[in-house]
Amino acid sequence: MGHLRCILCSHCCCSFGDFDTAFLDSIHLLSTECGPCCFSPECAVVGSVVRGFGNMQVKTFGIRGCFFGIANMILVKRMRETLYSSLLLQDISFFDNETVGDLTSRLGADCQQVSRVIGNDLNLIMRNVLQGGGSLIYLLILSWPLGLSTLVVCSILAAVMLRYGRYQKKAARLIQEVTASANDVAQEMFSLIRTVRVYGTEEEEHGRYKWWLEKLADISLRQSAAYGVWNFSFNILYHSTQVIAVLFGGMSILAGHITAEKLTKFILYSEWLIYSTWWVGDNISNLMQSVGASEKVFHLMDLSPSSQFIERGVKLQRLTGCIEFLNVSFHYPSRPMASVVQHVNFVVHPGEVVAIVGLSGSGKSTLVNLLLRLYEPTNGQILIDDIPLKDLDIMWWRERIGFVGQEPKLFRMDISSNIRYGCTQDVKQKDIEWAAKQAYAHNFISALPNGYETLVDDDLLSGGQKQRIAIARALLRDPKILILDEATSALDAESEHNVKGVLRSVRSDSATRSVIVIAHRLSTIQAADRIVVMDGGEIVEMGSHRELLLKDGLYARLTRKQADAMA
Ligand SMILES: Nc1ncnc2c1ncn2[C@@H]1O[C@H](COP(=O)(O)OP(=O)(O)OP(=O)(O)O)[C@@H](O)[C@H]1O
Repeated sequence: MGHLRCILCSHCCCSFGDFDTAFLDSIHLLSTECGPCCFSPECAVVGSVVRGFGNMQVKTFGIRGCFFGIANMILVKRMRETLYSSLLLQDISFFDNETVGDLTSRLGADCQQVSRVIGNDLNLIMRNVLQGGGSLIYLLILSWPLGLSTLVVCSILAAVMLRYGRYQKKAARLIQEVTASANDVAQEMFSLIRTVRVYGTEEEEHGRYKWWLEKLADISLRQSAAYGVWNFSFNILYHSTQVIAVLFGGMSILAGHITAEKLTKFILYSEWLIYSTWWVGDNISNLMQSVGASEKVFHLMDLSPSSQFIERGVKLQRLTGCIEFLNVSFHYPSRPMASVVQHVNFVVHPGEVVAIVGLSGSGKSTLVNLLLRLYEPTNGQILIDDIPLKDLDIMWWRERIGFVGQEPKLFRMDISSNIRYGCTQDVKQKDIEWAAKQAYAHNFISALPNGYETLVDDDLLSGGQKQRIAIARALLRDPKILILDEATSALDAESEHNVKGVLRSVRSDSATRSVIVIAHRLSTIQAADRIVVMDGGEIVEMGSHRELLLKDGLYARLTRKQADAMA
């Protein structure tokens, strides 16, 4: 049987005994020639330093894999958590400029991508830098002119690689953006599938999604072409180095400057160096892709929370519920040129019911948004019991408000949890049922197979039923201020009449509740203490139903038109 013999240093490797050939191969270039059994310290030491690190990676693969797996898991979890809480605490205006698809891709794929950088690319870069560095030192020891010429080749390779890496970073960012846009289209289509089906726009929707996919394919195609150029440059450089090395090395052997053994070693180590440079380049380009994709993630994670959550405001000992809009003007941050509310002045006295009416887009909901401090007025201020709203503790203030919005969207939780949502008091099931009864929701909830335990999903409940649950949620808090923005629009006339009766009442007899109602159905607000009529962001009329009819202005006109429409 032949002995394993290193063709580099001519030493026999039988003395390694049971060592596996992968390890031997890492140190010696093997042939199966017979010869004396001895150990070459030079090959062993240099080979171990240069290649041993790579093989050590193989040897420790299980542990390393496990370690990086755990590190990845912790990192992804931590990143998602940080990003989620950072997003959760942003101003509402932030969400006006972002799309749901974009934010969900940041939380999903992008966080995963960032962890890949730490878990994989950095590890490989470190390994190849060590391997390449070892090779370079040995090459310079062998022959510094040959070592330096290999270094020149590697520098050219590094320059190409840097340019390629930068391109990859840009491409990755573009891919993330286009993918997020494609996700947005898909998300929109799924949520509006009924509209798509009814209007028969399946083909258009398909086209819309395909357009983004084609854009994505175009970027990926260019990315692949860039990869081809990068690979081609590497191969050209690598092979020409070998040819030049053999050419000049051969001439040097003939001239007696170096030995054949030295040249063989040189070719072998320069191959390692170039390959290490290539691997570093390849990993850096992956790293750049990840960096490109993760830039926005880090940017979002770095955003400071809304100042509302940082500044500690005043908590009033007693809240009477007096609200005063003082010369309030406002434009949305996303549309600074379009003034939505202008010089609004009105007071809601404690216990008063004030209705806000007006044409669509006249700024009614915007006034409510300002009162909820979802946005800050651009001019003027809102006073609560004579204290500027912006000076109040935001959590304290919101705890005292019951709000039912235009879209009765519920959370994917059971009905009890939906009613209890956001209630800081200690509530029992009987309190939840009390609130549901007040909102005329108890009967339909009890008729469901799982009653209050029924999981809410979008198709399960009608618009009116969802609205009643939202009203029950607002009532359970027993709020000092109740804001109803088209809150009963989906209810039938009888339910609306019944619900309206309970909205004004409070559980403790001594207390009063201020109510702000926005409604298009003017018949529902006739009993309000005061009606504020808005047009183009301004208050044009104010008074009771009777006073406004006598004035014969916009309100009287709207009332007549609605009565005509009913007739
Ligand atoms: N988040 C937003 N960003 C930019 N503009 C907005 C935003 N929300 C509303 N607007 C604009 O502000 C104006 C007033 O809107 P608002 O919702 O206050 O009207 P509204 O009187 O409540 O209408 P509706 O009766 O139809 O609910 C509209 O022109 C609308 O386009």
